[in-house]
Amino acid sequence: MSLSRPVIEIEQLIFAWPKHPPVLDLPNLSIQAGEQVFLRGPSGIGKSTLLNLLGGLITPQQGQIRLLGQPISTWRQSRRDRFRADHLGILFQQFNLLPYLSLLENTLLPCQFSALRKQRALNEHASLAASAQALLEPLQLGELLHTTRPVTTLSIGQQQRVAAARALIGQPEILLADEPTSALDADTRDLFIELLLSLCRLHQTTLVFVSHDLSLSTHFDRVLDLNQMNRCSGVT
Ligand SMILES: Nc1ncnc2c1ncn2[C@@H]1O[C@H](COP(=O)(O)OP(=O)(O)OP(=O)(O)O)[C@@H](O)[C@H]1O
Repeated sequence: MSLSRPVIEIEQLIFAWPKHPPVLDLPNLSIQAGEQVFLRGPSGIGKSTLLNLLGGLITPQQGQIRLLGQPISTWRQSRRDRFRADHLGILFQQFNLLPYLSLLENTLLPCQFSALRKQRALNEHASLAASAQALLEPLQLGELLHTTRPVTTLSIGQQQRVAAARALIGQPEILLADEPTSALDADTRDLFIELLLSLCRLHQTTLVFVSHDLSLSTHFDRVLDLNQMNRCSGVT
């Protein structure tokens, strides 16, 4: 994948939550394949809203979002859901691990919803378990691969890394991360960031990472300040 190919494109986007004035008014923005972008801005400026738009969970009233060259913001919901399952990894502050599934089953969940991701996982490895292992080992969870312990009994840092492995299984082209380190202590957080960024680099995954913690921004290729980009006055 070439670094000069735009993977995320925004054109003259305006978004308002129902019955509210616009919260986002953004000019053109282009993020290239493999870029690692840190998205900052004060509370309430619209960082999570923008990630929801990029994830196709909501659509703008004006303008367009293209992911991998596809005009996803013009599509109906079912087509956006399909695209998200195939091409996006989503990693949020709440890990959203399923307590009744094992660590391995949680990691492989996206392969249940996307034949494309399952196929990609199997293209690289002899089995889905081996594909999960290839992510869990660098995330320092290899020893727990076959654990039958409920995932909710793992430490917060371990659960966060399971959520990262689940987001990256089957090589989605784009990873959207919203405050994924906020529940981690400083040492665990730094280790997590290093592992996440190196896995994204390895697979040329385009990363948009939202955090309040500006000290993390130095790890990234580009820092976007939503307070400067957003033509709405912002905090409502
Ligand atoms: N589902 C919703 N319905 C109505 N308004 C919403 C909804 N979600 C967010 N908002 C509003 O949109 C604005 C932007 O919120 P958003 O969560 O995107 O900001 P943020 O920059 O991520 O904030 P924080 O850093 O505190 O998480 C806020 O005024 C918020 O109250």
